[in-house]
Amino acid sequence: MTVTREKVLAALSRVEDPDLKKDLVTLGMIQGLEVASDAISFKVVLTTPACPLKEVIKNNCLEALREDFGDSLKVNILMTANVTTARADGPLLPKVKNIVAIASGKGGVGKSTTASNLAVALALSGAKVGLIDADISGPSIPTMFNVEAEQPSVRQEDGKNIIMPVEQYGVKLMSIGFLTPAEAAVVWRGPMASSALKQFISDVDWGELDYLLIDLPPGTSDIHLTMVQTVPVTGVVIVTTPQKVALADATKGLTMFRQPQINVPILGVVENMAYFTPEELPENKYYLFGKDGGLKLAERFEVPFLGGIPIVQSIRESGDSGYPAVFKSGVTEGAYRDLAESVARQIAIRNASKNKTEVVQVNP
Ligand SMILES: Nc1ncnc2c1ncn2[C@@H]1O[C@H](COP(=O)(O)OP(=O)(O)OP(=O)(O)O)[C@@H](O)[C@H]1O
Repeated sequence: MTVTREKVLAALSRVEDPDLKKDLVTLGMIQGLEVASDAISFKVVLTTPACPLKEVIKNNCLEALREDFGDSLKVNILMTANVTTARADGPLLPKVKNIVAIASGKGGVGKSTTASNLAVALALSGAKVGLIDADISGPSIPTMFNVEAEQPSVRQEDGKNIIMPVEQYGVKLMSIGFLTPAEAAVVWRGPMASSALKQFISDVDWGELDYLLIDLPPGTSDIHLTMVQTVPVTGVVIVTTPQKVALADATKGLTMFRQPQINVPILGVVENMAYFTPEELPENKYYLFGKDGGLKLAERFEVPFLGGIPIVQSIRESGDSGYPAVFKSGVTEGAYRDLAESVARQIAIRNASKNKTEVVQVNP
């Protein structure tokens, strides 16, 4: 068969994005197509660099082309990505494509540890990532990124102070911990904490980002409401342990975001401390806090289960030493990279299938 542009596109329109359930041509993912008599080249522009289906999609393209043109056609495919967004226009953070909240009901379940490793794993995949530490009264992000001594620089723009985020491991960071002495017991009234979060959103030069993660305080607080009333939130990642008390609190957190007047999509549930595994014997699993609690929570509320992270000593050590566990090879690296893929995938599905993300209007 002679190779023409139309015939190539016809072959590629039989290849579906398995998540978005539409073909690559309709989705506009095939770009830069060059056609010669015995060779073609094109780009497949995925919805996230952390796409877990990259190889599957590439192989399906090659297979469709082979079916129509045989083995002699030389095919050069460049797999690339342009992270999608579904946010409505607004004055704040216009160049940030997705704002993603990381929430838990109970404290100490590993929300900040999960947020840090997720941020780094997304950055390692090639995405532009920022992380706001909105846990104003207990900021732990500076420690987890080994930047406790850093102070963000400030520049003047139109008479206004603009704060430059601290950057570490490819992630832009902002935390109240950069602005107050580490040992100071700062007691924040609700409105003060909320105005600190607003400042992190409006006065920090975040630049262009694919994902801006917001590490929320535990529970349901004023900060949660401030966030959804200030910026359009793509969705929420709920972190819980499999333990009954943690699940009960996670349920409260989840249902808060589900309330009709808030209605922010839940991207899914992460089960942290899902099981203990000795690092030298990773096939042995001990379910210290119960089994599959996070999975069952996800099933009950019909939201995606984003994955389980084991409890291992090196995750705690990595948090304390400020060198995220995702950098360590083995079980932890795999778990966090898989988590980043799941989260990025759910964001892409959300952006393709739901309404635009808007700032929430909550009536007093
Ligand atoms: N998967 C894990 N394996 C081992 N230790 C973990 C794991 N996840 C978290 N930890 C440890 O548990 C403690 C609590 O974690 P973290 O600070 O992330 O919780 P949190 O939910 O953000 O807490 P809070 O918001 O209440 O301050 C930390 O010492 C952290 O190193």
